Amino acid sequence: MSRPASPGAPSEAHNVLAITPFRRLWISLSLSSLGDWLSLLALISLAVVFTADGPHLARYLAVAGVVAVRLAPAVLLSPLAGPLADRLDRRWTMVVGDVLRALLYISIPVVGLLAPGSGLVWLFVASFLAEVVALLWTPAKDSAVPSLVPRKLLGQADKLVLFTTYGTAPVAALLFAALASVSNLLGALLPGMAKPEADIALYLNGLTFLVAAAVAAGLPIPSHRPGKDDESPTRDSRILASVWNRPRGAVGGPLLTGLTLGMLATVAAGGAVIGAGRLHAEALGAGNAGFGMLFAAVFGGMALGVVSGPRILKKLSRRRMFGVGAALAAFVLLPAGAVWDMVLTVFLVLALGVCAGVAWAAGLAVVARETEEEDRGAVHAHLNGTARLTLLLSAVLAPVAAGFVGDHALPVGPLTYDLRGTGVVLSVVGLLAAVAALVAHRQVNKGDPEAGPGLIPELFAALRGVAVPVEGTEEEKPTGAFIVLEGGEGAGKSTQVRELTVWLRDQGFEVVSTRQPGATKLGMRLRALLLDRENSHITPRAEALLYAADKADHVQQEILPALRRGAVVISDRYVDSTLAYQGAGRELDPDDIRRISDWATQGLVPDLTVLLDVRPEEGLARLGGAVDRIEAESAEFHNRVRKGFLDLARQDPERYLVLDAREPQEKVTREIRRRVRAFLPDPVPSNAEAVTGMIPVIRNN
Ligand SMILES: Nc1ncnc2c1ncn2[C@@H]1O[C@H](COP(=O)(O)OP(=O)(O)OP(=O)(O)O)[C@@H](O)[C@H]1O
Ligand SMILES: Cc1cn([C@H]2C[C@H](O)[C@@H](COP(=O)(O)O)O2)c(=O)[nH]c1=O
Repeated sequence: MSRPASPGAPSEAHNVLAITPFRRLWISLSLSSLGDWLSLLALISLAVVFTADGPHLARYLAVAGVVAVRLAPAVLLSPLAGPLADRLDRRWTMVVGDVLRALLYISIPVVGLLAPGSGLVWLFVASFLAEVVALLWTPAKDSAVPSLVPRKLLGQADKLVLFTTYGTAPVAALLFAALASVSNLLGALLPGMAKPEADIALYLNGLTFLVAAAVAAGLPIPSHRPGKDDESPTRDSRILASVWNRPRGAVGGPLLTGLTLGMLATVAAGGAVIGAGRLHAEALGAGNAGFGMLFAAVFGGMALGVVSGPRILKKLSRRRMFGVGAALAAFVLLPAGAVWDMVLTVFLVLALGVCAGVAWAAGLAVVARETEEEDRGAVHAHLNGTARLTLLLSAVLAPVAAGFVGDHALPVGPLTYDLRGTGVVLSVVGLLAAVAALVAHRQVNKGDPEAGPGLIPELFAALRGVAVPVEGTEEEKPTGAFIVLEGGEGAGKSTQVRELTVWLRDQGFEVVSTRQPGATKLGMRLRALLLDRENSHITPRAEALLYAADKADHVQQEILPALRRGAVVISDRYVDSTLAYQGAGRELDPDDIRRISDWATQGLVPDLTVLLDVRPEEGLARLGGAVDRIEAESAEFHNRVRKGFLDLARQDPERYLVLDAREPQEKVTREIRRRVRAFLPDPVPSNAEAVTGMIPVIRNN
């Protein structure tokens, strides 16, 4: 049932993008990220062109040099740049930085055109200078975000910036591949360009920086440096320090070692493709278009994995998901380096990206779930720093190693196998990364609280979308059906629970109708405590835990025994109420709420959740009598709760039936019956009375 929100998910993004200055900054950052990725592809491609007539090794070293010049300054020099950047005016640092970078990138193709002999040297010098400027620009950007966004939306804003920083990579790669595929046409239209797609990409990059400069000039960014607490966690400084400083705290030990090793393995695999990709694509006869496709496959695959992995494998333990994702990402690089077909290589690299994305999403979920809030920043910084350093080393060393290995024709019986340096390096990196990932898998799975009977059955169960039972034996498996009615105050839940109970009993089923909170002895006391208006002192976290305590008691004592008997359990409210009221309403972290609710309910998820949707003021108006502590909350609170329910339903349309609760009561009842009938034995047996308590159907686990 629990599902972490994907970074920068649209529903989250919506709030923060409503802030006009942030929206403008975000658009300009997106444009310059797109341009930046385009220029990385273009520079690698130009380095190959400028060394085309030189010795074999020179091409490999030139590619490694471009990657080093682009990635190394941020990793190695950021501690020096940070203090200097802090003394400069933020807004003007951004504006001047953008203009300077625009001029530097545009100058690369211009020098290549006017003085071809100096093209390669200037490419290195200009790229290095642009990266140094970026070192001063980045802290200014990092501190611009907190000054444009209220504190409580800062997390969303940072996620969105991060999402765009990497999300633009596949778009840039596809654009580059498209430009490369019409290279001949561009060459005819624009004679004199060294490589038209690369030159155009660099001009485009220059243009995006000029637009970004114009936007930054109009932003209300204060010149002062924000306080330490206001700093965005995306801040880049102290990358190296964060790698060596292993965070202490709850996530230490084998788990942190496993997470670090697994991330290292996935990044090394992806980095090798980025570094060796251009020359490998050329060896496969695909040139720049092929390189663009490989680049798009790595990053597009990652985005796909991050978004879809946790959804498809939602029942799998996040630690298992991390280990399996990292291991598969590394393993597929082995054949990717060995096959001599561009299309197959792109598919294998796409698989690498997807598995790496799944591993990253799972790894971040593990960190979110298993670290204390105060340790989380240090853990993220450590993993992020390790990833950046590994990416740099892998992407730089891969082409150098490929150059030294060289290309060879190996006789295999009557045939010859073309052994290319890039292919050998990709396969070897795949092998080493796979070993690291297997060690990581063992480490992260030590003491996994969500571990089930074993990886293979858990994986199959997760692919079928069912949970593997953690507690209980085969005989104890619930065989009944679990239906929940959810919605805001006065939506008509109790009315519909009554209607459905009577109808199902008429069909001969054993029905247990119940509610949360307050179905057990303890629950009744908790309900009284929670709803008493005198108890205005209850803090949000305590409130969430009290609701969770009610659930733990209720599930253990009433719901599970009834489901094991084969009864239909109909509950007025369940976990989604906690997600909507305490998560959305009280604005507590939804991942925390899911975690405690999952634990309290032993992971029991309803077969069907009917959401009765009504505007809070209409629902509340239906209720007579005095209002309780929760009903008395503000209109904003109830609106957040309603939106929380609707978001949950949108994320899991198969489990949810959303009905307009303003419709006449009889119509709502009919709609619910129609949906419930769909998962009862059809036709309802004529001897239904006799089969009371045995619904063979309904549970799929
Ligand atoms: N579809 C409907 N249209 C109009 N009134 C309705 C509808 N369904 C129920 N009602 C009326 O609204 C009132 C509240 O209904 P009900 O107690 O079922 O809501 P609830 O969602 O269980 O409320 P609570 O938030 O207190 O749990 C009752 O008077 C009921 O008769
Ligand atoms: C289960 C659950 C409930 N609530 C809130 C929602 C309501 O305001 C009350 C329950 O009363 P009602 O009879 O359903 O009106 O408690 C909550 O905040 N969190 C929960 O998990």
